[in-house]
Amino acid sequence: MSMVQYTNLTDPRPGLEVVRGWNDVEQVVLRSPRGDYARVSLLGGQVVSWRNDHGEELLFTSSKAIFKPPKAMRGGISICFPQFGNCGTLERHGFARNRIWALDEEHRPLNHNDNSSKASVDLILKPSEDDLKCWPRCFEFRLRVSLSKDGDLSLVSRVRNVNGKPFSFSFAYHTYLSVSDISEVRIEGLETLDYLDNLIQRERFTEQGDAITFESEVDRVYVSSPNVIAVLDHEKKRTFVTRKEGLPDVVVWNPWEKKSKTMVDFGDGEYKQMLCVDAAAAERPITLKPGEEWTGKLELSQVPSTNCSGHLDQPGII
Ligand SMILES: O=P(O)(O)OC[C@H]1O[C@H](O)[C@H](O)[C@@H](O)[C@@H]1O
Repeated sequence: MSMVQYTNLTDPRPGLEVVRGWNDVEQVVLRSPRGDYARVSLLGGQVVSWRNDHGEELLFTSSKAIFKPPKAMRGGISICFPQFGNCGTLERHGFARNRIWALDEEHRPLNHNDNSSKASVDLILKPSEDDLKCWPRCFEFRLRVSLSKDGDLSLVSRVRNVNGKPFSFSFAYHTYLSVSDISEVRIEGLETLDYLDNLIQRERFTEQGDAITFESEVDRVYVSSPNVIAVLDHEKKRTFVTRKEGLPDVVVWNPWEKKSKTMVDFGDGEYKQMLCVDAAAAERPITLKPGEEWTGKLELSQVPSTNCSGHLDQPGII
């Protein structure tokens, strides 16, 4: 088992591979026995790479990404906490993605079925004095990132109110999937759901009965969505399956050409190669009383598509 528990980066234990990433910040490497790979930066607890056993990168990172806070790196999976988007007083998507996280010394099993054949790393974020000035809540945020022997990537977040008063927060796993061409992609599992359209002052609409396809900018919050959705990439013949727990919403975003041209950290035409599908608690904040803990989980897997329709009905997907 390549479970990782570190107290000190200068004293690395067998099984944990640490590399120096951008700005000299450590990144932890996870590998599966068959060759899948993931890398997690201590900056933001951000998953910055996830590759399958063929060496194909599954997460998008912009060629113009900026690797220096306060700008969050555009790509991978960033942790949006304690605020998702701009609906609050904090910086966009909260401060957690711009903080240096620590390796968690108090690693503890999540449950009795905890799969020890996973490679995993446990990170922790506690508020700094400056954080407490702008968001005066005492929390501990524990993040476990794991790679299963089959290459599935999972992120488990546990936020605890360690004392003081009740507090509320919103949250998202802001997930940049790498796709062949956004026009060739569709999402199954969000049909007939209500969504708030961020492009039209968060007006509420109801999705049609068809899988979602893309032909212009999309920025929507699908509220109270099912826990399993599939992203089908026709050209790459690949399907991503997203499973979530404790996170009611799914945010779907692609800036399309016009908006992406206004983004300094986005390469020309790269909007075609990305699709953000975020498991989120975006609409209704999560409230924790003193001593309470919340858990929010994301599991991502990818499978070759043999037949690009009705994936959610296939055995093994749900
Ligand atoms: O630029 P970022 O902070 O990574 O956010 C990028 C996007 O994230 C979410 O998906 C939001 O719904 C979008 O409105 C936002 O533009």
